[in-house]
Amino acid sequence: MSAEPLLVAHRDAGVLARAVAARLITRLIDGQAARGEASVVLTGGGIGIALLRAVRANPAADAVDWARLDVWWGDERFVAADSPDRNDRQAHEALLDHVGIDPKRVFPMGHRAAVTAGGDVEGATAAGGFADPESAAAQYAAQLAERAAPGSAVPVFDVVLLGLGPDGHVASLFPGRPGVVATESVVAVHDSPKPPPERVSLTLPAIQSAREVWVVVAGEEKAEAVAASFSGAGPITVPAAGAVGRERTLWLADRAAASRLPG
Ligand SMILES: O=C1O[C@H](COP(=O)(O)O)[C@@H](O)[C@H](O)[C@H]1O
Repeated sequence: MSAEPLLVAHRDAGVLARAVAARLITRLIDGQAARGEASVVLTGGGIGIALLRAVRANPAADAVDWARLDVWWGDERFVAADSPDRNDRQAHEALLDHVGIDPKRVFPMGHRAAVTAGGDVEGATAAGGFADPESAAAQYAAQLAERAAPGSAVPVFDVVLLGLGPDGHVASLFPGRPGVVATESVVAVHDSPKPPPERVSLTLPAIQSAREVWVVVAGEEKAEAVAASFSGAGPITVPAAGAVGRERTLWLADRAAASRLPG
């Protein structure tokens, strides 16, 4: 497992988003130089989408070969494909629709299938929808396994980006819920404390297979959760404490979010 997490604090959320964007661009360029391709796991949430907008606005984004990038998600809201709540839809609007991504290398988590007037679920094949988050989670696990090395459940991601909830959740892994102790790569989530209630999420073992894990966090309302993550608490009570990368774990925060850390 990785060395101790390193926290870098920036002046405010705007500077944070631009700094993480610059860091991500460099990381993807370096991954492509070393291995011919790169992979990133995206997060939803306020700062997670703001940083994608900042990537788009950064002139150095042209140095990334977007066609040689695999794009995955750490979690998704299990709602209709066209819902504004979808993390993938927000990421497309912020960045993916504006760079030369290869659509075959973009791997969104499954969405809720449309229900016909007669109550039947449709679209499971044509539109890629699912009747329940369990089916979407199983399909995502299979997609990950397909792109993984033999014997591994998930590919070795270059970077997993995560947001942080005020309760210490990362992806859709909430304190004390079954997802935080799951050993498979992807789980279905019901009764999420944060709406919408149904979700799909990577698990901690899947997140921990990444070369680098970056927890990106802004705002005073997250300060307790940041402090709890560094307090020595375990991932069942503070899921973010289990978000560590193989080579590096970075906490990229604004000063408000870092304000309750001792020292
Ligand atoms: O619902 C979610 O929330 C978290 C945190 O979002 P934020 O707006 O409080 O930063 C996010 O990381 C996750 O991807 C998303 O599904």
